[in-house]
Amino acid sequence: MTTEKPKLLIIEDDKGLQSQLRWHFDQYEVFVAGNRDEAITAVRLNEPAVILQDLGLPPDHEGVEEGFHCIREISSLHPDAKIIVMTGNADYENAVRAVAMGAYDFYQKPVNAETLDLILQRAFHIYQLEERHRAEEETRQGPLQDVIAGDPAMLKVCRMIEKLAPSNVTCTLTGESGTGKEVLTKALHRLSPRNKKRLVAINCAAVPENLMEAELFGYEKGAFTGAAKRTQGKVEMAQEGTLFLDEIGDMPLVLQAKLLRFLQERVIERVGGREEIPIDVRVVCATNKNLLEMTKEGTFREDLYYRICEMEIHIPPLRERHGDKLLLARHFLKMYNKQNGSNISGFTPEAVDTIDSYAWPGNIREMENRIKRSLVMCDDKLVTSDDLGLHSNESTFLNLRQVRHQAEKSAIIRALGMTESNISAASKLLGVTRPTLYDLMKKYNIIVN
Ligand SMILES: Nc1ncnc2c1ncn2[C@@H]1O[C@H](COP(=O)(O)OP(=O)(O)OP(=O)(O)O)[C@@H](O)[C@H]1O
Repeated sequence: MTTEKPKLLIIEDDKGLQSQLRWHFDQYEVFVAGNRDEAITAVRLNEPAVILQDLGLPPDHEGVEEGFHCIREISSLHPDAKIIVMTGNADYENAVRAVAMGAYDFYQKPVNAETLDLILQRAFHIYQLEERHRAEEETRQGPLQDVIAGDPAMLKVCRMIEKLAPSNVTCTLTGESGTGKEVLTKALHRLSPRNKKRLVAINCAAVPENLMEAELFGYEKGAFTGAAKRTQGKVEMAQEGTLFLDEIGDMPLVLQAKLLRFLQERVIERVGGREEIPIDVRVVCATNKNLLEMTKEGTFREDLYYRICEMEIHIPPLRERHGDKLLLARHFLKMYNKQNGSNISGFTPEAVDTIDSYAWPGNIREMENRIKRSLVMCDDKLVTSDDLGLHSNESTFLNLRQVRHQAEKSAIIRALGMTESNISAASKLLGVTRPTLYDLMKKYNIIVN
């Protein structure tokens, strides 16, 4: 096993000091540069964790400008590196300037080996901690990388998806149109052991009722006029993978019975066929309808409801995801900048206000479309409300009672999100009693699992 030594770059033009330092720091893999150009090349090639840099670099031995220039370049090239600046004895002012510019620490000459050792050890330690944190962040985001979320309630949804992924539990994602049900289903499939097989989706609202059975279960040759050859249905195509039944609330009642049979017995029969085909799929459903209401109205089978909602995950609408609006806006801005080759740097303060207060009835789909369009409309470096097709007055609430209700409801949802729906903890956070919180939850129709 090889143990790599941590990398240290020394930027120092004094040859004597160079070799002294190189010799002293033999526990590190040391690179040496005598000027800015050599330093930049060494940073590019070796990505050192820690850099020990003299501020007086040639050709400006006596000054500090070349040294500052070097710090700026390294900071943008390798922002994670810890730069320790070496300055002259009484040059406290420039040392502080260097730190303000992005250096991690400073050290005043003449060199005292013990002190310098300690400063370097600490810098390497911090670098390693940060590196570990970055690696953890990357793996934590892993397959949920396409799902942008910062809001506590949404983070909870993401954690649930991660927990459910390895199991075979049938899940139903509920939420308004455009909240990300499909995106989360894809993440669930990607995280599951079935990810080598297909995720097959069927939109139950888009298939005409008379074709639904054939679409789901397939058909044999000659089963009906036009059935020229045996054809697999979506269920069979998803064999060993995941079957995504989108808009399940729109499934006709007759088909609901057939779907229930399949979910209970895990076999299908193609239309016009007699053979029972065993099926192994994980089923995920999505709907923007209230299925429980529908069972009461008799438009959705109660037995099917309980079968598909072994786990129900509610995706909150964008207007309730505090903090996510700007996070998503910036994400789409970056994404479409890249796609269009444009370089719009952000939003005007007034556009930020509008994004934050607008109710986003079309949720994330609407946000994506508006940002995409704004990049085409934008004449400047910053996107305005006009570019987004929104006017500030559209987004402001008009009466005080409404503002108060909205704020109160948001605070409660936020507190519940932050406390994982623990009523005692949430009421403490909000500074109200438990019964008051229950009353408010009832008033605003906030339900927790
Ligand atoms: N958390 C998210 N991060 C990034 N993009 C998202 C997120 N949620 C949704 N989107 C994007 O928003 C759009 C709508 O998402 P999606 O189709 O998953 O919504 P939906 O709830 O399934 O909508 P519908 O009910 O209308 O089918 C997609 O383009 C998707 O990529």
